[in-house]
Amino acid sequence: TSEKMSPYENYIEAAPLNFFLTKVFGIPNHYNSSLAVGIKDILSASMGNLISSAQFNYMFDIPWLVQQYPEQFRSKPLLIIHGSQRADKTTLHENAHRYPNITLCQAKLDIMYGTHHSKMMFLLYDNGMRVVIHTANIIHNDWYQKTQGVWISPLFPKLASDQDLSQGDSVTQFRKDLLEYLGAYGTNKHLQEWQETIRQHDMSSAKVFIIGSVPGRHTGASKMKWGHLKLRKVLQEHGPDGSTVKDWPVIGQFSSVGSLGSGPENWLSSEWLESLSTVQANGIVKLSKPKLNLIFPCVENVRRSLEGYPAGASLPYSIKNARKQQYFNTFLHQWRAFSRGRSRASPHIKTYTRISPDAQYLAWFIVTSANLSKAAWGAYEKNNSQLFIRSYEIGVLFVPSKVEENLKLFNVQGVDSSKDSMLFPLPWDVPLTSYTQTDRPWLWDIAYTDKPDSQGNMWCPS
Ligand SMILES: O=C(O)CCC(=O)Nc1ccc(C(=O)O)c(C(=O)O)c1
Repeated sequence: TSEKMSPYENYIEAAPLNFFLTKVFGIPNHYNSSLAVGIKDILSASMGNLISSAQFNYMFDIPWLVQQYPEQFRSKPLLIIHGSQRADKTTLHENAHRYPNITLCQAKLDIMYGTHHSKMMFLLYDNGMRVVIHTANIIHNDWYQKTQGVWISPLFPKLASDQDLSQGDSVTQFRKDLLEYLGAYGTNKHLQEWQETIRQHDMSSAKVFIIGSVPGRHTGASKMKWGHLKLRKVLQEHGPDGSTVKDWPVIGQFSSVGSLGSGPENWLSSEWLESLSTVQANGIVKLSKPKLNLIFPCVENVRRSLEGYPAGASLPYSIKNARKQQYFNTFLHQWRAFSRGRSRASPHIKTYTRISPDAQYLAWFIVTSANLSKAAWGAYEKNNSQLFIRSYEIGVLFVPSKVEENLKLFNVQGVDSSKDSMLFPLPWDVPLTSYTQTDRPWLWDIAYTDKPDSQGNMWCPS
């Protein structure tokens, strides 16, 4: 019998790119009814009859997480993959202890300052499975009044037992790359069971590339597998051609900034921008490096936000890093998302794209856990022979030709007359809005006491 698609299923299939923002409380409902999901929607029974799930993340409120599952799923096996160590790990175990169905798996973090930043869900149903890759921590605040990104896979059907398991991958090698990412966690019985489950599902309908980061000093064949060099490799093979995107700017939008070096030529405008401006390696045409535009909230964006200054607790840009890299400010633009009703929903989403000068077209688009830091994207070492990454990250890359065979570009605003482009739901407004002369980037560890925030409070970090 052809299973009647529940309204939600229609909803997912109706979004050809499967790219959603999280619902925001306190904005007109119109902006939460299309292309917006809450965690309860993702875990709802209308998505499938859950058998077991896995949650990869950085921060967990376990009792809150259990409450987000429908009551009938709250005792299903749940694997939590985290990077907590020492006291944080003890706290996590104390909070998980009373749930016999919850197993904890600690991702190895042998490199200093590395974090398990990846945010991903595996949802196994009785009729298939879904993969969800997103940007929100598993805590109430991350799903309440922030702008967060969520990619929800189509329902991946189980392969028939007689089908050979080499079937079932997509034009973007989604399953192969996902298994390779999981392999980097090393030997954990529960994760290995999930790898086997993934091998048993047909993921040929996945239209996105995986862009992952795993801690390590990656050399040789592994050098292009992770971080910004994975992006470079994918764009070399499947990216736009140089003539189309000549002089198209690159845009980076993120919720935190690492230590980028004393000048743009240390990392930002050299290896990192070079990867993001990679084009199909057909022509030998040496392209000039494109303009880089960055989006990071200014103090006023945070002060006026729905949460007020406390939104800045999730924007951990430190004065220590900021004062070493004043040049960074010259790239900055404000957080504005009027088109999605989210100008006051502080961004925790991270997105990267290449956009036409008239802001009409996108050549590609990434939503990821990766902030603007070497820890996340990796930095060359030893004369560019290895890529040093500190953290686990995961994101998805949308490339027009992989979404639809002859599609060359995504279009951004209004209706595009030419048939060969598809509307992409940008999370933020174009054209970008510069900082004013008095605007400063939000720094989370200094006080703001001259103007109260939307809640009438000042910000006095200890
Ligand atoms: O790492 C750096 O270079 C600076 C410090 C930093 O960024 N820390 C951090 C930790 C957790 C999360 C998270 O929410 O998972 C985020 C985020 O996503 O903004 C950021």
